[in-house]
Formats: sequence, C-alpha cells, structure tokens
Amino acid sequence: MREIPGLPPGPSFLPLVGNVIDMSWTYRKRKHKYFEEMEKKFGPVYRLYFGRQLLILFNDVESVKEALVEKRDIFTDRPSEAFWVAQQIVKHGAGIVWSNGQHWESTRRTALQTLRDLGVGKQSIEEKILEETEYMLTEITRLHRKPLHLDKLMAKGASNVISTVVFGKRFDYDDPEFNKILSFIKMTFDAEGPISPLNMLPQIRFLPYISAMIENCWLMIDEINVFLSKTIDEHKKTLNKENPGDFIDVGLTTIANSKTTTLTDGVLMCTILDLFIAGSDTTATTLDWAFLYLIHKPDVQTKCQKEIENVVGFGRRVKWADKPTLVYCAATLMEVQRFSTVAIASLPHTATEDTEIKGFLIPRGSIVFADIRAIHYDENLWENPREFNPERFIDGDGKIIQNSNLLPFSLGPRICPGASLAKMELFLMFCNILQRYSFSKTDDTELDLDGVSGITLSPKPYTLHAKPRCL
Ligand code: HEM
Repeated sequence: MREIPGLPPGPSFLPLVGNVIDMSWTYRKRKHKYFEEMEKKFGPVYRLYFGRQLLILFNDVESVKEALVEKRDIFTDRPSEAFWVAQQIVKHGAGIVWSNGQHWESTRRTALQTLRDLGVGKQSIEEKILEETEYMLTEITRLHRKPLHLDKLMAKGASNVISTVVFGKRFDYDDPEFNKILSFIKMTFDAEGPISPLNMLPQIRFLPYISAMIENCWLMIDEINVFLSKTIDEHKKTLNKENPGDFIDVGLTTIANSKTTTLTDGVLMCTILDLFIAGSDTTATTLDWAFLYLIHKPDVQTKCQKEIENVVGFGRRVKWADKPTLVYCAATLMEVQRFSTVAIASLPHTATEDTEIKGFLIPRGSIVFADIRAIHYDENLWENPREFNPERFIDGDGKIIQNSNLLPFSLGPRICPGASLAKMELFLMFCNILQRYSFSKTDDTELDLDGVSGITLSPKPYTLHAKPRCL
C-alpha cells in the first residue's frame, strides 16, 4: 500500500492488514486505550489502516466541528458499502443507522416526529419511565439482600422504555421474546462493531468458529424479525389512524396515508431494531457507570441524596420538572456522561468527496470517526479531566453550566435522535433509585474504572450492596 501525500500522520502499518493487529488483537477490548495512545503520538487528526481501508480519527473539538457541522454536506453519510457487516444489514433493508441520502433523511425525520408525537420529552413518556423505574425498584427490593449486578436490570429497564414507545407495551423481565431481543443487543454491543476483523477480511466468515457465530446471529435476527412482523400484523388489526398509540401505529398510519413515504413494513422493522440497538445498551450502560462511580465516590452519592431529600423529600417520586432544582444530581449525570463516554466515538461517517480538515487531506471514501472520548478528556477543555467531579458543571450561583464541549450524543445531522429520551430516562431512573436505595462496595478491592470496549465502553462486571433508605 502506498501512502497518498497530504494525509494526516499515523502509525506504521503492515501490508494488507494495516493496523488491525494492534487495533483488534493487542488492544482487544481496550480500543479506547489504543485511540488514546495514537492521539498522544499523532495529535488531533490521525490516520489508521483497517486492512486497506483508510480510517481517519478527529480528536479535538475543532476538527469534529469542522467535519460534522461545517462540512456536513461531505461527512453525513455512513460507509454502508465499505463494511461487510453493514452490507449484510443493508441487504435486509436499512432503517436509520445504516441508510444514506433521501431514504435516511425521510426515515430519520419520520422517526423523530413520531417520537415527539408519542410524548418523548413530555409528560406522557415521563409516566412510562416512572412506571418502569418502579419495576426496577421492585427487582432491587427482591434481590438486595445479596450482592447485586445492576447491568442486566438497567438493560431491561432501558429496553422496556423503548418497547413502550415502539410496541405500546412493556415486557415482564423474564419474557422469552424480550430476553431474545436483549441477548441480540448484548451480542451486537460486545462485538467490535465497525472495526471487527470480519469487516476487513470477510473471508474469515468461512472459519468454523466464525461461521457458527454468524449463523447464530442470523438465526437470532430471523427470530426477532418473525416476532416484529407478527407484532406489526397485530397492530394492523387494531389500528386507529386517528389516534395512533405507539411507534408502529404511527408508522402504519404514515404508510397508509402518504404516497411519497419511503416507509414500508420492512423499513419499519429495521427502524425498530435500530431504536432498540442504538437506544437501550447506551442508556443502560451509562446508568451502570453512574452507580459504579457512586460506590467509588460515596461523597457524591451522599450529596445527590441530600439534594433529593431537600428538594423532593420521600413523600413523592422525583419528576422531570424537578431537574432545574436538582442541580447537583443533573451535574453528576453530566459528569457521568463525560467521564464514562459510553459511545467512545461517533458511529462511522464517510467522506463523499476529497476535502481537507485542519489542512490534512481526507480522501473521498475514507471512513471517519469523531473521537468523543478524546474531547471529553482534553486538558485544554477541562480542568483535571481524569478526576470525576460533578462540580465542574455548576457555576458560582449554583446554576448548571451548559458546556458545549460535552458531546455524548455527537454533533451534526447524525446527532443521536434519542438524546431527549435518553436524558429523561437517565435523570428519572438515577434520581428515583437513589431516593430509595443507597449503594456501597461489596469488598475492599479497588474498583476498576477503565472499562471494556465493544461498540460501547462498559464497566467491567462489578457487584454492589443496595441498602433501602425508606420503603
Ligand atoms: C445515553 C444514551 C445514548 C448515547 C450516549 C447515544 C449516543 C449516540 C451517538 C454517539 C450516536 C452516533 C452519532 C454519529 O454517528 O455522529 C448515536 C446515534 C443514534 N442513536 Fe443514540 N445514544 C443514546 C441513546 C439513544 C436512544 C435512547 C435512542 C432511541 C430512542 C437512540 C437512537 C440512535 C439512532 C437511531 C442513531 C443513528 C442516527 C443516524 O444515523 O442518523 N440513541 N447515538
């Protein structure tokens, strides 16, 4: 492989495989550490090779804004053609995440409008989140006498909020169909995502271990699709076009009423899967980190609880309307999002023409990522970024500081469409659980705050003790 002059700097690489051995093997499950090393060596814009494919990482806020906002016309598309896994997904029909152009714009717009119509950001969805939080608290009450793993419970809670929006109903935590969706999401997120070696060398799909894994994955998708198709059919039978009750109803009404929509039953199914995949693990993992930080920093937990006690007391649940007065809790969640940066980087974008960022050539067809974690740990933007400190988001008058360098949902036209829902879930679940329970470490061993990288960055499995405060 010959380097094109003008490219950003980057590490040496091997013919054919590029930097894959370091990325996917030496730093397996520690991709965030690899990106950190590369940024230290090569600065705010660097290049890697994923096989023969050029990858460019933007690591400071200027380059990310230049690419994803100012040059949005060039950097909005996903590289659906460049990845073998994406090609397979798109072959089965694309929803929001992997589609481009007109199809993406219209599907994303419909999804956003539908989420708004269904009450995301409003009281109706708040009720559902509070109801789900009660189920989570019942589980904690049932299990709290033993050391608890919160990750699965958070995944069930967050997925049920999406279920309520999409299907108009929640599932029991032991429902087999629900658990199938959860296993699929977990499998997807444990994988290396866009930089899985399978994308670089699709031929390895014929190796027995890998082919069995892929086979298993398609089987799961088939089963989920059968379930989705059955659910859509059931919705067709009860559809009231004047008063659609959930995401499927709104989708079916759009299909029936609009001659120009790109929505079909197939696209609806893909979009539903996108919402589940993109919306449940991210939110659940953020909450999992939040409770890990609280047992690491008991003083932060005490301050959050004192604030809840003073503002809300114990006589009622914490509401979304309490957010402006629960300043320390809100700041803690902002710090959780900065410090954990669950989405280490944006999803992949591609350059649709040759361009320059910070004076470096970014050739057409290169795959680019915004390294969100690098921005969240940038010493030029944050004081002591390696310290967990909610106070950084509170000003001298005790008001929240909205810091435009906090970018957990990325930037530009592909910015996460679920951000409002996620923020509401995080706040209501976090505060209401803390109102009722205190959490502590189960032993004296030091907590591991480094995390394990898949598509998202999750805490290494940990347990905690939950002690009821008032029941
Ligand atoms: C704390 C929770 C969440 C975090 C940290 C998060 C973060 C992100 C990030 C970083 C992206 C990539 C943007 C880019 O490529 O530039 C994204 C995309 C996306 N997210 Fe989220 N997200 C969260 C919750 C949600 C929820 C609850 C939903 C659904 C209701 C959702 C749906 C999506 C979708 C559909 C996309 C693809 C957007 C597109 O390609 O146009 N996310 N999210």
